[in-house]
Amino acid sequence: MASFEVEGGLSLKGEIVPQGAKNEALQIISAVLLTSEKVTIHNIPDILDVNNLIDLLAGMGVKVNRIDRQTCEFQADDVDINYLRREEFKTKSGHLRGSVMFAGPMLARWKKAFIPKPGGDKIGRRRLDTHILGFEKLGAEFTYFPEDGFFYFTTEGLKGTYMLLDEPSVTGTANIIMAAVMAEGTTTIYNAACEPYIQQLCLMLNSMGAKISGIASNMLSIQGVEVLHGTEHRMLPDMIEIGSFIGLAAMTQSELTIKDVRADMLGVIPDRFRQLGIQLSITGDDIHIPAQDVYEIETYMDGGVLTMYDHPWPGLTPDLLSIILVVATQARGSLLVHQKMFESRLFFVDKLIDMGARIILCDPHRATVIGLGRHHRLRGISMTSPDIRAGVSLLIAAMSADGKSTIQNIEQIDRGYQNIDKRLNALGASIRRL
Ligand SMILES: CC(=O)N[C@H]1[C@@H](OP(=O)(O)OP(=O)(O)OC[C@H]2O[C@@H](n3ccc(=O)[nH]c3=O)[C@H](O)[C@@H]2O)O[C@H](CO)[C@@H](O)[C@@H]1O
Ligand SMILES: C=C(OP(=O)(O)O)C(=O)O
Repeated sequence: MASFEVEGGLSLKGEIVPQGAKNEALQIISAVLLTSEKVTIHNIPDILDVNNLIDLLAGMGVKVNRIDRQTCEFQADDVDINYLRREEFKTKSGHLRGSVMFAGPMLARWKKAFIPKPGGDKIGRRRLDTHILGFEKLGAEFTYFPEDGFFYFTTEGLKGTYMLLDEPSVTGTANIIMAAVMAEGTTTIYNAACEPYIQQLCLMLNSMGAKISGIASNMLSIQGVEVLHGTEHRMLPDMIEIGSFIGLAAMTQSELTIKDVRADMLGVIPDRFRQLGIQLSITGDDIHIPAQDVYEIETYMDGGVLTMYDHPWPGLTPDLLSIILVVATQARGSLLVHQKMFESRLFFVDKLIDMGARIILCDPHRATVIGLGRHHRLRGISMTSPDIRAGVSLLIAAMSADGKSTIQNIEQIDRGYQNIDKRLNALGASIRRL
């Protein structure tokens, strides 16, 4: 298990370019299975989850030509789908969430699919019902093998239909879209997720010949086509990384410019950080955060304590709540963080409390932060990263703290943040990989 040793109390200065979006990459790379022609993808993040997904495709016989670390050509013209029944696939796919999204393309192209027990963050119950109910509506049948949590789907041919999703699941919506693009007739998906990841997937599929309308809304209409073709696609910058850098700048009193953020695709993210009192200015596609000694959390208009809660897009993504929580610990004022979607994502606050933060964990979903207003600095400690976003939040806390901290289990951070230690050290941080 690798660790980071972090020297706290240093301010950073300079420019940073966000990586390509992890959660978009997992969808887009799964979609290469939908055509036998070549698909070229740009701005791929060089992170564990994505590299593992690419390895799984290579294991199935997809031709993978890595032009450089960010650009890759894929061609799924000779695929061994039985690879997905093998132990090797089951073990490897257990390391990431994205592998569930092979199922939609497989059903569309080969009329059978497998979903192994997926990996990803252990942040609470992560059900797959939306995926499975959607496939059933399209005409697939499944067998579940409880001994290893494996689903096996078959179909005589998917048929377009109307469906109202039981919840706007991000990976579920992506999976159903990919299944429906080559189904017979028209599929309408209501209560669809519409995160930028999904919008990008739909745009890429349309450029391959799919007929999807309603993109960016929660009602998608998909007219099935017989075949999809090759294409080129560029990933958006990772909005969660962008949010993490905004929080990092505020906590460490750093002056940072985050370059090429695609500001039009960030939704409420900049405003949520502004509500924490963080000054940021957006010029074109760059976000500038000045070094700030003090930032003060807003209250509601009637003076009530501000609440930040997650919500499907265009609400605030749950993936930024841990970062928002950590940033609030050094603000002036109070914040209630309400993590509605996941029930195990706030437990990492015990480490922040050990560092000297004032936080009340009200229940598994809610934590109240009483900002220290920089009157007391956090102190460095030794801790373990429980999940990807808590991991980065602890890294930010450690960078702002007095003294040295050690963060174990940084594989969790490497799942989603590309060379984070090197990139932050280039701006003045002191993070050593042990
Ligand atoms: C690889 C990938 O893309 N992972 C993202 C994806 O995971 P993923 O697609 O697995 O998450 P889902 O969108 O399915 O939902 C996550 C959890 O939230 C619950 N839920 C969902 C919708 C809702 O309106 N109410 C609700 O309570 C679900 O029951 C589920 O337990 O979306 C999550 C929610 O944005 C993000 O945290 C993950 O980073
Ligand atoms: C929860 C996350 O990832 P995953 O769904 O891959 O576990 C995340 O990106 O914050």
